[in-house]
Amino acid sequence: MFHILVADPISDEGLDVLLASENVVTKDTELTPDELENRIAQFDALLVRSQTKVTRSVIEKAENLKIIGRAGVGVDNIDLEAATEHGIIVVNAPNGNTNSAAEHTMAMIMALSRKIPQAHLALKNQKWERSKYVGVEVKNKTLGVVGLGRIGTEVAYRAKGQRMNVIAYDPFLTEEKAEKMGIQYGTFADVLKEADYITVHTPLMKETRHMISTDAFRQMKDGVYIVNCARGGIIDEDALYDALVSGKVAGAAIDVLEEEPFQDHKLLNLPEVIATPHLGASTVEAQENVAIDVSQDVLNHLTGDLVKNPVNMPSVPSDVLSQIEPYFHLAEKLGTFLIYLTADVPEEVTIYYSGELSDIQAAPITRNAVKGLLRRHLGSHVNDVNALYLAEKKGVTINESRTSTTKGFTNLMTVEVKTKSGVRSVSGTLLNGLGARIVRVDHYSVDVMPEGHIVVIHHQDLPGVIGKMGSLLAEHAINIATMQVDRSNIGGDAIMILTIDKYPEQYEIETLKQLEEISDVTAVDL
Ligand SMILES: NC(=O)C1=CN([C@@H]2O[C@H](COP(=O)(O)OP(=O)(O)OC[C@H]3O[C@@H](n4cnc5c(N)ncnc54)[C@H](O)[C@@H]3O)[C@@H](O)[C@H]2O)C=CC1
Ligand SMILES: O=C(O)C(=O)COP(=O)(O)O
Repeated sequence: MFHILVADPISDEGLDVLLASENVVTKDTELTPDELENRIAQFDALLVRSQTKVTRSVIEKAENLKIIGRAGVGVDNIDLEAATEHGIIVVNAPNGNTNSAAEHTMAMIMALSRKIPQAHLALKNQKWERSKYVGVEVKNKTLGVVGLGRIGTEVAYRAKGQRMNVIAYDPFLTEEKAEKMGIQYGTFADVLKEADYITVHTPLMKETRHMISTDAFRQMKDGVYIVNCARGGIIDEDALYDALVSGKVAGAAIDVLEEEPFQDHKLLNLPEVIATPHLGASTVEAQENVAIDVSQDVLNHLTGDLVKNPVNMPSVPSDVLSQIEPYFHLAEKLGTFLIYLTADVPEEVTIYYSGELSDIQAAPITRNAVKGLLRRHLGSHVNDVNALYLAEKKGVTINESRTSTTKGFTNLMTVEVKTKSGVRSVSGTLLNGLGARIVRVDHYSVDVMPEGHIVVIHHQDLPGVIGKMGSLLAEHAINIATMQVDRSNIGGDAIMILTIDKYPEQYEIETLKQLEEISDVTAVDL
């Protein structure tokens, strides 16, 4: 049973998904920032829309939080870096409101062109002013779309239906794709220069903040119309205000502003500005869609399944996942095993993928290996979400390498750690029907199940060592379950790997080290 806080109004259909699996769902959509900070520690999951600000200070107090679900697209209200750092996965619901946001954009374009809100308001105030509200047609006008993602694309298709010409700019748009869509491909400058209407549909990020600036307005046609149903901040509001007052911009339709909620903003006092209070996604259909999608992902994560729409972690297609998931456990165990053997600070970690592993999408497997490595010293808060981030913060370089050589195994994964005192490595494989095995420790060949209590002993290959070791362990009532030995050469360095029934005490390890043939003993708990 998990405790889930719903901090913004989210459709009941989504909450039903959460309640069906007997979670405790607390709906409190009126929390102040301080109240949210004070209460967040008791929750496993937090569900929000755009209103609640999930700041670093909220995340720092969220001791039990495992997931933040955004019932919608934009995650600019969530401190993603802080979430990643604390191992909290962030998921969104990117598809459910596309249609509603596109329809709202078209409604804004039409309302702007025909001055519908202004005429409506006048009429409500008993003013019949037909000549004041003469509009313009959109037919044969050019719509410039900045950001041709899910919503931008839907807007482009709808605009074509209104007989508009469409020119679009998006870093991922190719000329071929534009041609296929029946729209014009342009640079950002082309869009600014050629459009009669400009609508923005990018996320709000460092690169897009104020991308519609004073300079951008200067490049536009006189009498251009501006639409923002994406995010406040993409358009520089002061620059827009000046461009409206000067007449450069004929009108603007705004669903979003930098500071929300907005009620008293200088832009709203201009008659050429029409506005809605962030309603792009506010339809019954969109809210049902996003609530169900995000709730399902929250449940997936809480119950140990992979999520569909992670924001702070790459998503893995299901066909790839079924191929790589069996290696997650092995990778984590190899990482953990190796860190026990590594006395110094790891500087560089390389994971070698061989055989059938050489051409798979290995990043999620790597994350599991790094998680295993870091957990021993950083604790259980290291997880798939923050493993790579924490490694980077600790100055550990992570590399992946691929080779088709497998030394006889169909699949082989080697985790290698470089420290100032040298290189240590461990290799593992998944044996068909038999499960995971550690098959190599440094240059020694072994066959060990990566489970339970293991003792790794480096010793000299001399007669009687194994017997002495067995007797010493027996004196401490430690039962040996399995034993593996390998050596460099006859009489040379050798390794003994024991799996035992209880984790040895430190003094028991020290007793083993007393034997002169033994150079090192490490107890490993997998
Ligand atoms: N007003 C509302 O209620 C709603 C607002 N939104 C907002 O609409 C925006 C778009 O959402 P989606 O289409 O779902 O996102 P998306 O991720 O599908 O599309 C965003 C597009 O912007 C492009 N892009 C990124 N940087 C760019 C740049 N510098 N110049 C041009 N294009 C750039 C990306 O390549 C991508 O194709 C987001 O900001 C989202 O938060 C979404 C739903 C409802
Ligand atoms: O999905 C988005 O990005 C939106 O802006 C919708 O916001 P909302 O969920 O309506 O607060």
